[in-house]
Amino acid sequence: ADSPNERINVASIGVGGRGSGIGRQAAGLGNMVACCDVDSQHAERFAARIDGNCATYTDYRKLLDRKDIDAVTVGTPDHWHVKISIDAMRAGKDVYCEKPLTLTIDEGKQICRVVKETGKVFQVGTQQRSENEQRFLKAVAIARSGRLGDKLHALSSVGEASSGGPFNVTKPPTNLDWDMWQGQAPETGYMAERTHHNFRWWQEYSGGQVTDWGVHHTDIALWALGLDETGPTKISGKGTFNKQQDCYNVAKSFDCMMDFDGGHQIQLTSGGNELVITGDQGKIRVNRGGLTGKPVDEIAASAEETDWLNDEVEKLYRKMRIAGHMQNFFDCIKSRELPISDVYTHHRSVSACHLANIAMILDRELTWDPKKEDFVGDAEATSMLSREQRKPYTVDA
Ligand SMILES: NC(=O)C1=CN([C@@H]2O[C@H](COP(=O)(O)OP(=O)(O)OC[C@H]3O[C@@H](n4cnc5c(N)ncnc54)[C@H](OP(=O)(O)O)[C@@H]3O)[C@@H](O)[C@H]2O)C=CC1
Ligand SMILES: O=C1CO[C@H](CO)[C@@H](O)[C@@H]1O
Repeated sequence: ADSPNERINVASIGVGGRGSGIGRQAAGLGNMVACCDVDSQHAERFAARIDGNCATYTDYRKLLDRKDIDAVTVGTPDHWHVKISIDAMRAGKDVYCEKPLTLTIDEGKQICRVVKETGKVFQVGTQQRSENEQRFLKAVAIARSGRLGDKLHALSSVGEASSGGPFNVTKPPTNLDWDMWQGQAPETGYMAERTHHNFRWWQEYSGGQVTDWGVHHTDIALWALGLDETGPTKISGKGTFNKQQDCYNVAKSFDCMMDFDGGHQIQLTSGGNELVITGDQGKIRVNRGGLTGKPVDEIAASAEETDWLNDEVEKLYRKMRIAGHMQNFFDCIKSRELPISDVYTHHRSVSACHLANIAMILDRELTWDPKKEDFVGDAEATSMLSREQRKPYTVDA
């Protein structure tokens, strides 16, 4: 391990649930010198658990002004990911940002441009690419080998979203900067149920389970099917939405189908939590708890095939050391390589989830041109590639 003097200086922005988890991982690999949260109590709680001097901020722009910070983690709600990440890269920092990276498809195009423009190292927090005993990497390798068949169907299944409301507007707590919390989102009265983990049940800040958990399995599905640099051509789906005022309003249950050139399909549905990949030659099932299926058993029974699978995993990980998702970020900061969950493939993964939401909201089949990254002949759908953003929190790139 590097000595404190050789370690880079890191800072964490958004230190609630997951943000404090990735912040602590980063603190184990670098010198954690600052943190920021619009809820000052969250920032103080995080800083108190760090050895040494971790300064606290409630405005991330002040933290980014510091020249001694080399890299940041971003664990805010989704509607802040792109703005903070772009500002951080332009301030010269490498970035590890949580998934789902974007709120809209246009934000994805913007952040890809800025990663290219600045040459910064950018890791997205889709840790299934690195962790869980490489089960997902093995599933990807098996699917990509052709062993399951040529035309594959991936069922990306995640839990339903929470329902609740109507909720009441109250006074924001004094430890919270509510204006900053809302950022680009439409201004509204404070409701405790919009904050502290629950942002993910509101379309204003998130795509619900479709993007929150959906992007984890859909990311692996696209990789497994060799579609991680493209997108579907047809998208259709049904979702149940609560349209009442002041209620959680993301799709509670959903079932969407995405068709790709070449005959592959990805189905994104609410139900259990697993990715099932099926072809005419076989079927495998993977989630964080296991990788199962006849092809998996056959490989495990053969030393030669087991070696083959381990080699394929190494190649998929581009021969980088596999030692955790945050470690991969730190390794890439040194080597300047593309991290394993790079911005370009993640943009495609989260775009697929956004497309599923748009098809459900419009309640019709959509035709998508994955090269142009636009709908074909559908101005209403095209208008949903971006959102109006509240000033001064607009994303400019
Ligand atoms: N990869 C993974 O396994 C996981 C990833 N995630 C991702 O992490 C992100 C955070 O989720 P989660 O931890 O559940 O949410 P939390 O609400 O627990 O944490 C978000 C924190 O960010 C704060 N915040 C909001 N806006 C800003 C801002 N502009 N600047 C600084 N801080 C801000 C929030 O304040 P307040 O508390 O007042 O809302 C809160 O403290 C999400 O994008 C989620 O998808 C989450 C879980 C696991
Ligand atoms: O992996 C995950 C675990 O669950 C969280 C929801 O509570 C998700 O946000 C997250 O991506």
